[in-house]
Amino acid sequence: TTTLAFVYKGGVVVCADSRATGGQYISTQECKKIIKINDFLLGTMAGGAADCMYWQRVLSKECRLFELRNKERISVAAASKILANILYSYKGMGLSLGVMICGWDKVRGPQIFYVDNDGNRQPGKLFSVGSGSTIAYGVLDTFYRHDMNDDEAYDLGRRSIFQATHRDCGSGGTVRVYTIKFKWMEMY
Ligand SMILES: CC1=C(C(=O)N[C@H](C)C(=O)N[C@@H](Cc2c[nH]c3ccccc23)C(=O)N[C@@H](Cc2ccccc2)C(=O)[C@H](C)CO)Cc2ccccc21
Repeated sequence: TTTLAFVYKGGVVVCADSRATGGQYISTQECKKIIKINDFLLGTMAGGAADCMYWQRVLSKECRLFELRNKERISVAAASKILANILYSYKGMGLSLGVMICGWDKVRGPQIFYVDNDGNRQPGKLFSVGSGSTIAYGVLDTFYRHDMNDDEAYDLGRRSIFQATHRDCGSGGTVRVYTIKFKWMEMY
């Protein structure tokens, strides 16, 4: 898997490949590794597919409960903290997830948090997670600029995943590109 997300002046770009593997077997080339947690939050998935899909669905439910109880949208920081706390409570029990919670809130605007099965939770402007992340970083670190325009940002994300699908046997299929602009997101 290769997933990436970065903040730039126009918002957040989130990209991923679509390959799932079982050992050396390619089990599918069409899976979705970027999911909508709600209309303002995206989650990326790397690691155990079932772990990623199950716990991000639990997170989506918790975010909705937060909205109903507090009558306001959950912040990116709080949503990522819920997931980090859940994963920490299972530390050492064999979960395998490396995810990014990406979104936009009124507190700090566009944000990305990296969360993993060790209970790590790290805010950042740019991350790549998965077996192809070293290749994606090679492209991202070379060409990333905060003041890119939208098309440059989408092309950078797309090209970073593409190069990873070319060289990493754990990555392949199609390149999916999402963007979060202001308070809403669209599949670009
Ligand atoms: C056939 C299939 C899936 C499948 O093959 N699942 C296997 C068991 C799986 O979990 N594969 C992992 C790799 C893996 C196998 N066993 C593990 C035990 C522990 C940790 C990881 C693994 C994977 O592809 N993960 C993707 C991430 C992913 C894939 C699909 C959905 C969500 C996340 C990824 O990270 C790279 C391709 C591998 O480095 C997942 C899926 C989702 C939707 C539709 C079909 C499928």
